[in-house]
Amino acid sequence: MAEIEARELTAWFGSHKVLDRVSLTMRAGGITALIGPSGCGKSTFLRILNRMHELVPSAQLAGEVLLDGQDIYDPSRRLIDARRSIGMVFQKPNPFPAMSIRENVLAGLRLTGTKASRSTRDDLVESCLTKGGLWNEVKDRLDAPGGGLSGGQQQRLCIARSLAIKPRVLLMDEPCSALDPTSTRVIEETMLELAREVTIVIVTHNMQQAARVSTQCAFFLAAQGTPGVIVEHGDTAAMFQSPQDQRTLDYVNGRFG
Ligand SMILES: Nc1ncnc2c1ncn2[C@@H]1O[C@H](COP(=O)(O)OP(=O)(O)OP(=O)(O)O)[C@@H](O)[C@H]1O
Repeated sequence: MAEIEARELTAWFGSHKVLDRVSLTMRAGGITALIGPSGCGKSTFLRILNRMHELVPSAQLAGEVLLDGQDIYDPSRRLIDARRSIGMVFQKPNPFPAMSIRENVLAGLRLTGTKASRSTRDDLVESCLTKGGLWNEVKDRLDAPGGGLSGGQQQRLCIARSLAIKPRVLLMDEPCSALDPTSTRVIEETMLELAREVTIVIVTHNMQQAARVSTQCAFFLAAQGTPGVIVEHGDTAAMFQSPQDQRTLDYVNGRFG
């Protein structure tokens, strides 16, 4: 479990500045929800936290991201180390459809070149699927293809896959937006369990979800024609019950966005 801290992050796509000097500390062992209207830079911010922003050819960045005090963008640090420590789950479940459930969970080991014995791999498959809240549903069909699972099960498989390389931080970009309410509830329960051992940062448009699962919230906003900034951040209960800024109050009560 690690603290992750964004310091003065400014991001561009070409000449379009989309974030302006955004700073936020995401506490170890907590669940931080990033909320705000569409287009204010939440996903960009999240992707900066594990060096995915730089995959876009026109993307530029200024500022620092500290993982337990160490800048993941420091030139002496390898990209693979950042990706290994900071996992990501996307909006649309993206298991390898033809690969078995077992192989999906183990896929990250291959990518990172980690060697493990058969029994270690079996233990890892069971523990990751258990943590992902999927073990009981799939334990008798681990060799069936990942693509044969329901959408909610696929998303939990993706969570299990990201856990297999033992990340210290898990980033989740609207992980439930493609799921039904029951699957959403199961994923939320899974997140609350996972927060005991991994720091979670989640982008969500669902205010009830932010209120249910997060320990702290950051409210992003981009006024017309200006880059995104954090208007307010703090403990979730305070953000929902007594925010300091009128815009936060209006947003969390569904009055805009
Ligand atoms: N690959 C890209 N190339 C160019 N511009 C981009 C790219 N990705 C995002 N943007 C722009 O950056 C700004 C912030 O987008 P971002 O997706 O981070 O916002 P968001 O708050 O996550 O939105 P949403 O809630 O709709 O997902 C937007 O103006 C968007 O058009």
